[in-house]
Amino acid sequence: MDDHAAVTLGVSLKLYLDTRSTVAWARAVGELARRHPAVQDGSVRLFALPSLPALLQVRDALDGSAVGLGAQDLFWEDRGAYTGAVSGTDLRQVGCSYVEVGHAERRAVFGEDDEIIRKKLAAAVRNGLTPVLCVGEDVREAAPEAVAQCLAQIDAALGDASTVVPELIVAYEPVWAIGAAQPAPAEWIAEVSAALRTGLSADPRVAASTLIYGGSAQPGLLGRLGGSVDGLFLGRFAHDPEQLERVVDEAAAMRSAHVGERGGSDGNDPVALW
Ligand SMILES: O=C[C@H](O)COP(=O)(O)O
Repeated sequence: MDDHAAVTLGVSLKLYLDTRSTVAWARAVGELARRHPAVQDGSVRLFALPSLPALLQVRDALDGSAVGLGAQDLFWEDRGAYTGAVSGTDLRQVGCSYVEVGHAERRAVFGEDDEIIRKKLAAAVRNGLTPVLCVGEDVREAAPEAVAQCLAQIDAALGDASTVVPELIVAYEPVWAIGAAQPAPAEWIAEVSAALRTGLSADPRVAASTLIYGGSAQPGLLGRLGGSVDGLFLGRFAHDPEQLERVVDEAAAMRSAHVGERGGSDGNDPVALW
């Protein structure tokens, strides 16, 4: 099955869980993925981004589960005198397929700007990692302004990309909805996502894109989004594997409903699901 036709669910654990809890979480997620038909047949694509010290243990816990592995950050150079840095080359070597770039917390806490994000995105692509590029407006204002800010962030991150990005996952994360009690309203997500989708599909620097929503995403949200996004980027509300399983179930139901609407297609559609 073409990945682009799947519902995509990513989870970043940020720095919330210690290593022991992270590994226990990964074992539970691996178990749920191994027994979940939608994960096993590829109609739901699930990936996890643990903190770096737990990466290898999480990889082993997820072995054979079809859950993808990734990191929450990388450095823009691959080798050299860069104390404390983590390279995309090494992430790839230890089994990562994904890497997050440009999260609002990296911008706010670590001072990352558009230029740093551009270099990190290039490093991800250079090393065969699928970038999960986070974009989002700082404050809630009118939707056209939010769209403009997000598209500017995408444009800056892609820069003068000399090679086409094979697959870009864009996580639309309004900063005001991160770490909140509730996600952004469904109508808001749909309005902004539609404009982002238009911009991405017209961008020759991107061969294929997947648009997911993040910011207090939780069980119940996917059903309210009516297919306006290709999936979710989850944080706190995926810490409980049972809650995550509810979201996987909802993603599977959406996928089935969509295939049904299309008259029983096998889902091998090269374009985005929605
Ligand atoms: O990386 C994930 C997002 O920032 C969302 O986190 P959150 O669901 O805990 O708000």
